[in-house]
Amino acid sequence: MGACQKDFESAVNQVKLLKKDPGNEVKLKLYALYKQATEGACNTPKPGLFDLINKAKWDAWNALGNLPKETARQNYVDLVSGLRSSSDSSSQVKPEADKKRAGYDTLVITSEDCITKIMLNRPAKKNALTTQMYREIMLALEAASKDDSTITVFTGNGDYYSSGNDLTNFTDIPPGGIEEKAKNSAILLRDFVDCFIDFPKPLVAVVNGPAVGISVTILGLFDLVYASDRATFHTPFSHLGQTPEGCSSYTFPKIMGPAKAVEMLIFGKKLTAGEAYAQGLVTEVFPDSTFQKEVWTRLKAYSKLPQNAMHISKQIIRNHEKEKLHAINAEESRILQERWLSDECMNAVMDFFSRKAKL
Ligand SMILES: CCCCC/C=C/C(=O)SCCNC(=O)CCNC(=O)[C@H](O)C(C)(C)COP(=O)(O)OP(=O)(O)OC[C@H]1O[C@@H](n2cnc3c(N)ncnc32)[C@H](O)[C@@H]1OP(=O)(O)O
Repeated sequence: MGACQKDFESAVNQVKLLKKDPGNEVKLKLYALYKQATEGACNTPKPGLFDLINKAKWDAWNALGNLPKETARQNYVDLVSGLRSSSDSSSQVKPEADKKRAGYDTLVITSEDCITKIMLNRPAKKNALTTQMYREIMLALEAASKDDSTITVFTGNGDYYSSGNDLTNFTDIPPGGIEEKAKNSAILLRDFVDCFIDFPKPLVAVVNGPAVGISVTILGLFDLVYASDRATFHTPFSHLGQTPEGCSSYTFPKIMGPAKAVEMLIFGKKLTAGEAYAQGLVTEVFPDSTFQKEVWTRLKAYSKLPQNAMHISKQIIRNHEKEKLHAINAEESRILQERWLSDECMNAVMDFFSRKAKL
């Protein structure tokens, strides 16, 4: 069976995460297959003799002749899968003694007491989510879904849980321009949120401090949300010229009722932990001074419950609306792709950077 568009898009994202540089020859192959899969046979004029890099790329693409798009897509997926397994097997020699998982630059992942903890680890930037971080989180969730833990926990290192999307993501524009950037970001967003929708085990957020943007919206897809009384919950989408994501356009009205969801998602009302608890977004609030101790004692007890029963219960609860959530995620991502190209959004991002520049 040929690779579907989703396999292809996921392979495109995986390439950026390869731990080892695959070398120029393989990179040219990847480039050529990508172009063939997305645009078909080479259709651009041959670059000049001295434009060495672009000529090598053109030659690689042109050499694929009339290879059908679907075959190119499949070959791309196969090539990436081969690259991934060789880079995985080269990292298997690492000693297992340390429970901290290697291979993540932006996360700290540990497993203890049948709990896998995924900690966002950019405290100096308030755990703002970079493109690399979204990708590492997806990989971490995939690994956690298959490891022998019973529950998976998300938390933040430092004084913030997360300040949401790293606004510098908007400044890294690819050769295809802002349209390509918006398209890639929408694919990344959809894939990222899909991982939360499909995650098979109980997923717990330990919200250690303020949470902004997407780190708030995806809470609607978690099974438990424990918050320190220092935490706040803020979704300033209109201020940023943006619209809700993480399925919050559906989960928030369902959790807190339409009136309260509108206050957050359209008017950007920031909630205290107590307010978020009163509105059903948070399961329980703890005093900051005893937060870690109380939460981890509770989670350790939960993690000893029979694993299969917990996982099957989660599936029953989630399966009722999985399809709906995927459709909502796709729609929210599509709408955001347009918003990111709007003057409102671009001006808001520029405002953030000019405010920083004035400090
Ligand atoms: C591809 C998928 C896209 C999904 C769509 C997602 C949408 C969202 O998540 S929308 C929400 C986006 N987030 C924000 O708008 C927050 C922006 N940040 C702030 O407003 C503030 O930084 C703060 C309120 C979070 C914290 O303020 P403060 O306590 O005054 O701390 P600093 O501003 O000095 O922050 C320290 C350091 O961290 C940098 N930083 C913090 N958050 C972000 C961010 N979201 N993006 C980029 N950079 C961030 C901040 O600039 C400071 O950096 P330095 O000046 O270099 O120290």
